[in-house]
Amino acid sequence: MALKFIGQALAQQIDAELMNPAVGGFSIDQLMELAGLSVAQAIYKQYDRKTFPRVLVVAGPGNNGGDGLVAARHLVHFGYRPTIHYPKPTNKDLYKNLQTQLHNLKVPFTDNLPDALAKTDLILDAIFGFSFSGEIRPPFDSVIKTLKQSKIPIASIDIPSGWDVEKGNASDLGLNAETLISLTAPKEGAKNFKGHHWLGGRFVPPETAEKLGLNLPEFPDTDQCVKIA
Ligand SMILES: NC(=O)C1=CN([C@@H]2O[C@H](COP(=O)(O)OP(=O)(O)OC[C@H]3O[C@@H](n4cnc5c(N)ncnc54)[C@H](O)[C@@H]3O)[C@@H](O)[C@H]2O)[C@H](O)CC1
Ligand SMILES: [K+]
Repeated sequence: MALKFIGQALAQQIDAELMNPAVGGFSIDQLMELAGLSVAQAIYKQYDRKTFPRVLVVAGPGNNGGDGLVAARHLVHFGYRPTIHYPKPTNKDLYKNLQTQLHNLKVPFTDNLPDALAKTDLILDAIFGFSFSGEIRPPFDSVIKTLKQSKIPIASIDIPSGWDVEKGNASDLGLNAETLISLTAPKEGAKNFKGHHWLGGRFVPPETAEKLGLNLPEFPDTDQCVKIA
């Protein structure tokens, strides 16, 4: 049975149900930690840390950005040297704590995107996830334009930023990601994604996956991610 590609509303519904105390019982911190860990593992498997030691994590204002901050922390422990570009930091404890954890690991934060790109082997795109909609608003319009002009490989979390979650990159305004790490289940917009495609977010109870007909692949051993294309 083929893996199911899910729409925006279903992605948001699964997320809400997982975090509903009467249903899934997870906290956002738990899910984000597992999501970010799965992203870091997929990066480790796809991009050799000797060839791609310097990872620029570009984080957006929502939970996709939070996944990027968590992934950056794990990447440090896996032997990479991440730098963070976080132009619109979110003023909530969860995000402030994630930043503190990175400061304690001496991970640099930079506002100078062109300068950071000149010293980067890989971009981790954590700008927008499944809640993206409409035209790309500032400051991320120019961030995405700058990233599109660079030749550095891009790995995207959940959906390449700028892609419509359901229609994909028909407008060609989104990032040309080389790798995509979908979380929970791939999104409809990624149906025509041509690069390395991983699935992370190994936290969906089998009963939930079955009820929704997700047809999730088996994750090998203790891996938090699995290559799906
Ligand atoms: N169950 C899971 O799979 C989990 C996934 N996680 C990650 O969470 C994101 C979705 O997070 P959410 O906070 O709902 O939204 P986004 O990060 O996609 O972005 C919201 C953020 O972006 C702004 N925004 C939306 N559209 C635009 C636009 N056109 N221009 C500018 N800004 C825009 C909006 O205002 C918000 O501020 C999912 O993809 C996963 O990566 C969880 O971490 C764990 C559970
Ligand atoms: K993204």
